[in-house]
Amino acid sequence: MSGAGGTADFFYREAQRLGYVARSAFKLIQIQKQHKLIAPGAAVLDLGCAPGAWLQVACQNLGPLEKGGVIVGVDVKKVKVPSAHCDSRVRTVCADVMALMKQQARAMSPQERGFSVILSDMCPVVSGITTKDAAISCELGMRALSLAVGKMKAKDSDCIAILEKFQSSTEPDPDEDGILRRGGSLVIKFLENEDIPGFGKFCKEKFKKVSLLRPKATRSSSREIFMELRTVGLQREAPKCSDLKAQAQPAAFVRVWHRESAAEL
Ligand SMILES: C[S@@+](CC[C@H](N)C(=O)[O-])C[C@H]1O[C@@H](n2cnc3c(N)ncnc32)[C@H](O)[C@@H]1O
Repeated sequence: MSGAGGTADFFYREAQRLGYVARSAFKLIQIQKQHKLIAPGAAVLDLGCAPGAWLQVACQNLGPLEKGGVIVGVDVKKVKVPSAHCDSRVRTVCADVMALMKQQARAMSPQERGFSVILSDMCPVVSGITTKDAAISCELGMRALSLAVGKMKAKDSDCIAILEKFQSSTEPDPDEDGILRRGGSLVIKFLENEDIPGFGKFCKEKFKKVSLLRPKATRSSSREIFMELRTVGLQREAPKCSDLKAQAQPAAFVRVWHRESAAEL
C-alpha cells in the first residue's frame, strides 16, 4: 500500500514489481546481504511470517532444490505460502509463538535436529502506547531468544534484571535445550526502547557476535531495530526430540493453513 503520507513508497512499488507480498522483503534482503545468514540448504524458522515476504526471500537464498533445505513459517495468522519465489521447501504453521513449546518447534525441523537460522520479525499490533508496545516487543523477542538458545541464565546484574523483567511471563517451557544449531544465526526485531542495551549485553554473554541493524526499508516513523546474533562454533545440530528427556506432550494446537493474505509492512 502506501507510506505515511498516503503515497506508494519506493519499497512498496519495488515489492509489487518483483512479486514480493510485502515491502518488508527488502529488510531481509539487506540483512542477508550484510550478514549472509542463509546458506544453500539451510533450515530456517521464520517467526511471525505473515504475509510471507521473508519466506520468499529466505527461499530465494536456499539455492536450487537439489541443495535441500527447509523453511518453516509460524504466525498467529493463517498464511498461504506465496506462489512467487517459494517452492516445496516452504511451509507454514498457525500458532502463537508465546505458547509454542521448544519440543514442538524442534519437531518441525529436518530430522528434528533444530534450525540453522531463526528469524523473528514478530511485532505486536501497535497500540500507540510506546511503553506498552515496547514491552510486548521485548517479550516476543525474549521468547524467540529462549526458543533459540534454551534455558537462560545471566551473570551480570543488568542482564539478570532483563531476564526477570521479560522471561517469567514468556517461559512456560520445561525443555532446557534450544532449537538453534551450533554455529547458527538468529535475527530478532525489537521496537527500540531503554531495555535494548541490556538485551545486547545479555546476548553478548551467549553469542559470538551481536549487531544491530536498521534496514533502509524500515519506515522513518518506525522504532523497529533488528538484532543479529551468531552462535559460536561450526554448524552442529541441536539435540533430537527423542534424545531429550521425555516430557509431557502439550495439547496439540499447531495447525497448517494455506490462505491468501496480503499485507503492507
Ligand atoms: C511485521 S509482521 C511480519 C512480516 C513478515 N516478516 C513478512 O515479511 O511478510 C509481524 C507478524 O508477527 C506476528 N505475530 C505477532 N505476535 C505473534 C505471536 N505471539 N506468535 C506468532 N506470530 C506473531 C503477527 O501476526 C504479524 O503477522
